[in-house]
Amino acid sequence: MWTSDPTRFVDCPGHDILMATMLNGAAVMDAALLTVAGNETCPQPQTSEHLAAVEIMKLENIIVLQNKVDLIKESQALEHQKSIAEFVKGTVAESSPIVPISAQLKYSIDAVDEYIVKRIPIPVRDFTSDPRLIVICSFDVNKPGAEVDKLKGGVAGGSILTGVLPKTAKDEPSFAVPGGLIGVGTRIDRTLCRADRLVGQVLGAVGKLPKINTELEINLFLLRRLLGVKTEDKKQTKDSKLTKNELLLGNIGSMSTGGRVLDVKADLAKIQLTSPACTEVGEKVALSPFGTGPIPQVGVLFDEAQY
Ligand SMILES: Nc1nc2c(ncn2[C@@H]2O[C@H](COP(=O)(O)OP(=O)(O)OP(=O)(O)O)[C@@H](O)[C@H]2O)c(=O)[nH]1
Repeated sequence: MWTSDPTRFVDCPGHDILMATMLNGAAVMDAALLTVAGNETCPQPQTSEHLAAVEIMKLENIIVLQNKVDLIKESQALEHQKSIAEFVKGTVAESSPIVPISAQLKYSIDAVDEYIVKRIPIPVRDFTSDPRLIVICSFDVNKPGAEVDKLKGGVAGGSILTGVLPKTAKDEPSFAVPGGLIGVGTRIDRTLCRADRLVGQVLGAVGKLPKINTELEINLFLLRRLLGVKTEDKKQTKDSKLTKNELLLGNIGSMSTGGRVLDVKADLAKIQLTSPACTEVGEKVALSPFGTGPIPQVGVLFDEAQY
C-alpha cells in the first residue's frame, strides 16, 4: 500500500501512572491503535483507561489490535476477541476492526497496514489560520564547549495544529504544515529548552496566540468507561464529583499541570492552575485527582460569562 501522506507513530506508555504522558502525546494524534494482549483477560485496567483517554481526546479512528496470538490457541483467540468486542461495545471503538496479530512474529502486520490506509481518513488540515504548534519535546542542540557566538537557540518539537510555518533552513521543505511531528529552531535561550523544559508550551507568532490562563472555568463530564473497572490493588475505581479545594492534575493540550478546585456548581468547576496554560474556549482538559492514576473527569473550557 502506498500513501502520499506519511503515517507517524507515537508510542504511548501503558502503565496508568504514565497516563499524563499518554495524554500529552494524544493531543497530536489523529488515530489510535489500541493494543490488547491476547493472553490476558480483557479489559485490563490500563486498556480501559487508554480507551477512556482516546474518548477524551475525541480520537474517532481506532484499530484494535489483539496481540500475542502466537501464545494462544485459535479457539481461545476467538473467545478473547468476543471479550474485546463486548468491552468496546457502546464506546467510540464499537465499530473498529479487531485485528489478531503477533507483533513479535510479525503476523498480520500487512493487515494492520491495510486497515491504516483504508480505514483512517487523512484529516482535513487548517492551513490558513495563524500558525500554532504544541510542544511535546524540546532540546538544546549545542555541543559542550561551543563558542558563545556560535550558540544556537533551543529546538521545540511538536505538532503544528493550525497554519503553516515557512522554511528557515536549506534542504528542508518550503513549508511545514499541520499533521506531522517537526522540530522548530527558535531563538529562545537554549537553557530554557533543554531536557523537555518547553513541553506544554504553545508556539506561535507574537500576539496571535490564545489567552494565557491561570484560572479556568470548565464544564465537566464523567468518564463512564472507568466505572466498574478494578485497579491492580483490587480497589474499585469510582468517579466522584470534584470538591472545593481538591488538588488535581490537569492535562491541557500537551501541558500537564497541578490545579486546585476553587468552586463547583453542578457540572461546572472553577480551577486554579499551578502553571499558566495557553488555552481557548472549547479546548478539552483532562483532570485526575492528585496521586491516582485513572482520569475520572474531563472538562471543556467555556466562557466566564456562562459560569
Ligand atoms: N509472544 C509474544 N510476545 C510479545 C508480542 N508482542 C510483544 N511481546 C512481549 O511482550 C512484552 C511487552 O512488550 P512491549 O513492547 O514492551 O509492550 P508495551 O505495550 O510497549 O509496554 P509498555 O511499556 O507498558 O507500554 C515484551 O516482553 C515483548 O517481547 C507478541 O506478539 N508475542
